[in-house]
Amino acid sequence: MIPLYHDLSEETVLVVGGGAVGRRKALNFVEEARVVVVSPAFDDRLIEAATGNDGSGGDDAPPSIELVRAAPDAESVSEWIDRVAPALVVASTDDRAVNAAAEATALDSGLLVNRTDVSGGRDPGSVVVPATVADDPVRVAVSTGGQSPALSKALRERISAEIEGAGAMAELTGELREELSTAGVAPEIRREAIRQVVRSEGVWKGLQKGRSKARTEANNVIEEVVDR
Ligand SMILES: C[C@@]1(CC(=O)O)C2=NC(=C\c3[nH]c(c(CCC(=O)O)c3CC(=O)O)Cc3[nH]c(c(CC(=O)O)c3CCC(=O)O)/C=C3\N/C(=C\2)[C@@H](CCC(=O)O)[C@]3(C)CC(=O)O)/[C@H]1CCC(=O)O
Ligand SMILES: NC(=O)c1ccc[n+]([C@@H]2O[C@H](COP(=O)([O-])OP(=O)(O)OC[C@H]3O[C@@H](n4cnc5c(N)ncnc54)[C@H](O)[C@@H]3O)[C@@H](O)[C@H]2O)c1
Repeated sequence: MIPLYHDLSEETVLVVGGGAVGRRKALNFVEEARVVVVSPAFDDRLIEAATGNDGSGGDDAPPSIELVRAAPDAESVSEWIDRVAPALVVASTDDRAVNAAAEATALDSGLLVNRTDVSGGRDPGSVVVPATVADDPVRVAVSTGGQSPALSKALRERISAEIEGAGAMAELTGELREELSTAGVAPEIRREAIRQVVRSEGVWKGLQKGRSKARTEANNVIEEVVDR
């Protein structure tokens, strides 16, 4: 399986099944997308997360979680998919037949689907949700190819410490490459300079002390490469 990153802003995610797993998926996707959860019963923490967030806040409202109390069977789950018009369907009920029907309908309609009750080989469009750790705009995704989700989670926790400060480093070097490009520095020198900056202990340490300290350190690294 090859990881791909998907922009779900402005999109809707339909979660069928509002138990512990449906709650985890809903809270993950609501960071970016509007989420609709269809289920006869809901996990308490999902109800908490959806409260005061009814999705009717107008165009500027942040993404929201909407809970819809219903128990579609394998035949009628397609009606929900048609009605909600999602980009991604999460099949997270404890009823295998309903999950399978949600998957089949989604794939027939050209939508993405995440089956939470199976691992292993999949049809294209049937996606796995990885464990992710973020220091925005940096995001690391971990999958074990479905073999060991618990290991994905444990690795995520380890990587979390490893990428501390990476978001600020991404922003700083994003600016630097723009500046070097505008200043007309030749592409191969520019690339070498940026490669050195992201590997510089001094810049990483500088980022902990603040933006201007990091910039000074980065400028020293860049000067050395440009003057070489
Ligand atoms: C990473 C994470 C993302 C997320 O879900 O958000 C995720 N599972 C997480 C946790 C977790 N899941 C399970 C446990 C209990 C321990 C264990 O059984 O290992 C724990 C750990 C815990 O809860 O502590 C049980 C489990 N999971 C799946 C099945 C079905 C099966 O294997 O057939 C069963 C057995 C159910 C049963 O037996 O009843 C299936 C999938 N779970 C996946 C992702 C996909 C593969 C990812 C990969 O390739 O590694 C895949 C294939 C589909 C999918 O859901 O996309 C999230 C970490 C969140 C975090 O980062 O904190
Ligand atoms: N992917 C993962 O990480 C992971 C982890 C644990 C379990 N699982 C699997 O995911 C599934 C869900 O696990 P869970 O712990 O959330 O179970 P759960 O029993 O807590 O939740 C299942 C939810 O589905 C709802 N539901 C039942 N029938 C429905 C229907 N016809 N339509 C809509 N909703 C319906 C229930 O009301 C309940 O809210 C199980 O099949 C389990 O094997 C996956």
